[in-house]
Amino acid sequence: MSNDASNSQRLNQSETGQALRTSPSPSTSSSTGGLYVPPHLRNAGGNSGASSSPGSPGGGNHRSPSGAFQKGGDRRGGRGGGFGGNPHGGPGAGGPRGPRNSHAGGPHSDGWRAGRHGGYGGASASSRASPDPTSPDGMAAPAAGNAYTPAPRCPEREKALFGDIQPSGINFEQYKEIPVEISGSNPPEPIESFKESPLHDLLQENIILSGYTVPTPVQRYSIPITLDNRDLMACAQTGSGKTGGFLFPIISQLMKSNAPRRAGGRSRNPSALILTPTRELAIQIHKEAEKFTYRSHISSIVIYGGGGNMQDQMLKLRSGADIIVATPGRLTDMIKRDLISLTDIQFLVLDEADRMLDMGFEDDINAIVKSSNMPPPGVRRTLLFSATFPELIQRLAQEFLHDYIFLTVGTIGAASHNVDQTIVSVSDNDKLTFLQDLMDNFQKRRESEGGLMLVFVETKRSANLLDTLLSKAGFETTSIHGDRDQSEREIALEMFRSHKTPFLIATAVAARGLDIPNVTFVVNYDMPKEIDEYIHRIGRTGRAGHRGRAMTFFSARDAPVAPALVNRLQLAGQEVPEFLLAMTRDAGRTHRRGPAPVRPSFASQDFRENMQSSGAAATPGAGGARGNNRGSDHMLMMNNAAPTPYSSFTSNRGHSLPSAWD
Ligand SMILES: Nc1ncnc2c1ncn2[C@@H]1O[C@H](COP(=O)(O)OP(=O)(O)OP(=O)(O)O)[C@@H](O)[C@H]1O
Repeated sequence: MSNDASNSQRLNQSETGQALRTSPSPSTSSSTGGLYVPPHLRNAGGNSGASSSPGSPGGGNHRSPSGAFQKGGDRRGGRGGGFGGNPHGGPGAGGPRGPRNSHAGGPHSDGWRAGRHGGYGGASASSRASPDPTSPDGMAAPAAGNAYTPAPRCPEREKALFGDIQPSGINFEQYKEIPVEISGSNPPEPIESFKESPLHDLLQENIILSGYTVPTPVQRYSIPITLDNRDLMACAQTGSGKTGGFLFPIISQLMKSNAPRRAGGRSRNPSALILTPTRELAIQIHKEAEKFTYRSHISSIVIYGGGGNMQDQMLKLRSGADIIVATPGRLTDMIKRDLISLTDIQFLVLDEADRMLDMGFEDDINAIVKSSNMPPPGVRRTLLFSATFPELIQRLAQEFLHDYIFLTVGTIGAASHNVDQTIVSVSDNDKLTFLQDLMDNFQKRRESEGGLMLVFVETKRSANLLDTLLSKAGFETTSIHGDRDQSEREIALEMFRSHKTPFLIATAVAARGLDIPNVTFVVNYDMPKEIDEYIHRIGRTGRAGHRGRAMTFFSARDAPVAPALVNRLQLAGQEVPEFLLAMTRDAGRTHRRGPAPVRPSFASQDFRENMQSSGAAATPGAGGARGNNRGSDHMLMMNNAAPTPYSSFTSNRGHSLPSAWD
């Protein structure tokens, strides 16, 4: 059985599921199967309710799909290589690590690191300097462990960093019902609360200032895993706190270990490198890092391409930083110019990891991670995070990881349960008028309810065109896409974020990671060609326990992605419109006569399990050779329950696992 099939079976047949699935809103349960009626046909033939609200388009004739499935290809090509020439030598198969569960200070027991910094958390008080006047916060001097003298509080800076705190949504509590699965050897216990966790005291203070009271599920697990010096591949739904999931343990470790950098004597070598696919996401993560490092000696800088910020970034790099958040292209450039050395990297994070390992970034990522002087897997910690992890990408990731834990919160690649999804059949000719109707309605409701609307299109040209047409029609819109220069992109985002222009037209640059409070409605003016892109786009709403709505205009051209979309709607317990089911059936019939449709590259689990059950090595020459698969355990646990060995669930797998989506 394919992964897709087993997944939907797992969800459909679940008897013990939690009540997390939100029933479709009245607006999503159109008895007309989600068909769109253009304005000029409305009110004809008694079809009075058509499109009276954004969520309730109705009426119209069924349009039959056209177009055959496209054939996909294996994008791997000549990968491989390894770490030859790396000054740090090979990773060693299962080399020594610090003791398990030694969270407080988490001694990094490989000799490579110990020789440089005297080990984590072990620096003597005498090696620490007093507050550094060059720090924006005034620098604090860490002593061993948590004994730390933070810089004094600064009301202005606090306001700038924490002034915009958004309360979490009413569904935040439900995150803890989401089932968590872990595979990999000896996973540590999850933390129950921030307070009782081994996170550094100052970080905990900053977490409180950020308004976080309890860790989200991905944070509960990722924090101890990272503090335990393990590599991690973590998959959790959009908007569920993955950023904190990697930032917290890294910052905590650096607070405990890194000596403050002194004026004039700063190292150019960062300790943590966080790579992201877009500049806006890099900026956002950097701002989060600034928040959580407040009053500490830990500094972060952001490096990204475009615009005239090169000089500024070079200057900052020369002053040194502990954490670098970067987009791959500009970072590669900086490395080539010898402005940065990765020799001391302790933590490498690929946020939106599946995108980072995808074709577009392949060369840059390889250049950074493999060809530079970065410590190899097993020496550095590598953390991969995303809401989607296709199996092919899991395989590619092997060469970056060492003996890693695979963590799944919910179902890999599933949409956030906080998003109500509606799919409407709209022909290309009718899209604009339909969108204007939606925006009209949204505008009216905004006066009482507030909210922002994000509209995704496929091309930069469409984004420009739509932005122009809609603003001519009187809507306050702005746009973000790759043809706008960086300052325009940042201004557009700020205008949207501050509600000055409540409508943002965007291409894929805004699809991943962006956390903009109060985005209540996402519209896919064009259905993306890849289903994972769909999951990320609609994930710009329904974040941190808030509810959100997403509507997708689906035309005959989108037929190839219909089966995958049906699968994801079913996974999330959403209504599947009849026209979409018909398209999927048609696709099946076409398939029997013609070429095979592209299977969505869906992984429902840690791919190492598939390999184990088929008796194959995880990855020839890479993870397998490094002994990545040492006695893999598999745990399935409700987020608030004690770990249970996976084997006791084996007979149920794919049938009655409790699921948040049921
Ligand atoms: N423990 C917490 N308590 C309350 N709010 C939180 C907590 N952790 C994160 N948040 C908030 O949740 C929102 C989403 O977090 P984040 O951006 O890290 O999600 P994500 O999982 O990385 O999403 P995406 O998949 O889109 O990248 C943010 O506004 C963040 O401030």
